[in-house]
Amino acid sequence: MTSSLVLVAVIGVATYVFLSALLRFTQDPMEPPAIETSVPFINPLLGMLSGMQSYVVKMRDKYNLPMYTLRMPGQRIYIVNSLSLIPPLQRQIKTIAFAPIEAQAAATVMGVGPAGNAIIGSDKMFEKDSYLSTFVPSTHPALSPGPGLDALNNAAIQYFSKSLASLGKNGSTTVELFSWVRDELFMATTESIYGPKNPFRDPALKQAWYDFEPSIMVHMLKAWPSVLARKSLQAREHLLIPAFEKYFAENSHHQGSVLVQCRYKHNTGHGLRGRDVAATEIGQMVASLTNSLAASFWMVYHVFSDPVVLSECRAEVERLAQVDDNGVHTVDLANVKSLCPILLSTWQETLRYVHIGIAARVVMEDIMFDNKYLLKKGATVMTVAPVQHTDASVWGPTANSFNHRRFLREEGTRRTNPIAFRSFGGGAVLCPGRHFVSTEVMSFTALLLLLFDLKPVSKDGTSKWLEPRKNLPMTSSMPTPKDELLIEIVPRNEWEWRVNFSASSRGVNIVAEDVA
Ligand code: HEM
Repeated sequence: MTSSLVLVAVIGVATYVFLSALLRFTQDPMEPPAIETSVPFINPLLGMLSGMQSYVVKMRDKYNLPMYTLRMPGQRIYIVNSLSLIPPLQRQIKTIAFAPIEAQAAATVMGVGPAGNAIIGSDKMFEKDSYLSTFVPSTHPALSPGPGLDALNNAAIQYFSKSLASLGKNGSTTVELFSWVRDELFMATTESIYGPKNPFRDPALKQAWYDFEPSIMVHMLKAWPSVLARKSLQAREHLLIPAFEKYFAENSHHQGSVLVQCRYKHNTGHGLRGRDVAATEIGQMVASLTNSLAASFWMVYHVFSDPVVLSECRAEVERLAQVDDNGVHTVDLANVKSLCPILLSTWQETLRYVHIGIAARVVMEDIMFDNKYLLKKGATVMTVAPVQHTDASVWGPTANSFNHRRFLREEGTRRTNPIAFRSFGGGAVLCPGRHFVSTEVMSFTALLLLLFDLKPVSKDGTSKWLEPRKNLPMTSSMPTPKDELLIEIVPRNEWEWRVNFSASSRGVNIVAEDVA
């Protein structure tokens, strides 16, 4: 027994000495300092596995470094804490790059085949006319302020308007809040993008999406998806991609939004064909749905669960409504963009407070970053939104609490550094869908505020809002709720409503780049 213990101790010490030496010889003193090295490689790994977002916030508070290295087996991750390092990071688009991650996602998550991957992941991906460099600009006619964006938002709002009107006709309805909000947003978003031939009108296909989505990370890491993500893989290969193939083969996109038409033109213009065009839609669905569905749930939760937020937001949207002589109420939801500052601030605060997004980039060659840090080829650089979103030096002592008025421009208050709001990324990788989703979610919330009261249904009959715990997936910027929330949706009155969305060609000023 004693000799076994001695053997274990010797192995332990030898391993420790080996790992320490390995770290010492492979970590250049010019790199951002390596932290958590008391058991090299293992401590950071365990920390990351315990919950990456909370771990990096803890590391920020413990070491207070602008940037540091986490060394893990086979992995070097540089974490950026300091806001001042974000602009230079965003400028290094070729040396600290996003494109290789997108190319990998096309092959692994979307299931694009070899011919398509040769185009998307080509050696020329950084050239200015490559598939990846031109993808986001190709969607500007649909997602930047203008008629294409107005039409997209109008279609989503008309979906909500019909769906909520028919819900109101049934009197009170009890729903599980996340499932219900998720379905409303899912259908409104896919209807607005794909038009009258939206393949997701088939409930089996919608279910296929929900079967596919939870295993995105398994696909991305190529972690044996045929075994570990079997259901997800089958949903993608046998239902989702074939449905999109049929949609494009039947030219259904001609009746869809400018967005789906831009995407089709971009794909085919770069030489993608048939199944590969269909597979890229999987990536677009991930981008446009995963964060939006969860974000809209948290928005509804934060607006309705706090009586002060509820009454202030409701008062604002009620001011948008007009009543004619016949008692018909009309609301133009285009006005949520400019006439509802508290609702907008609540949306921004929801995104700040709840966001768990990780922006990852690949170091393409050894470089000196910001004239200070050596970054090694092959390493990953990460900014993790909760680090910047809970930075007390930016947001003040209330950084960790929800303040729906935080983003209001009030006289006498200091303007926060807009770079600190990471919810839609920034620089070259700025979310092009931010105007669409912001108008969509604010309009949905505004309609709910006008039409319904939301009352929690608890088993003990107390009708108290309880904040659900959060699942923190690594592939989404917004957590999903871990706990179910039963809610009674109660119509506020029997008024007849007309819901309009007038063309304004305006966006929502939400990130630094919009207000600059
Ligand atoms: C609340 C909802 C959303 C959130 C929180 C969100 C957040 C983000 C973030 C943080 C990024 C940057 C990722 C990075 O830096 O690695 C991003 C990129 C992107 N988002 Fe969104 N997004 C949302 C909705 C949408 C919608 C509705 C669309 C499309 C209609 C969309 C399309 C995209 C695309 C295509 C990119 C990649 C941009 C590029 O390659 O340069 N997103 N989004």
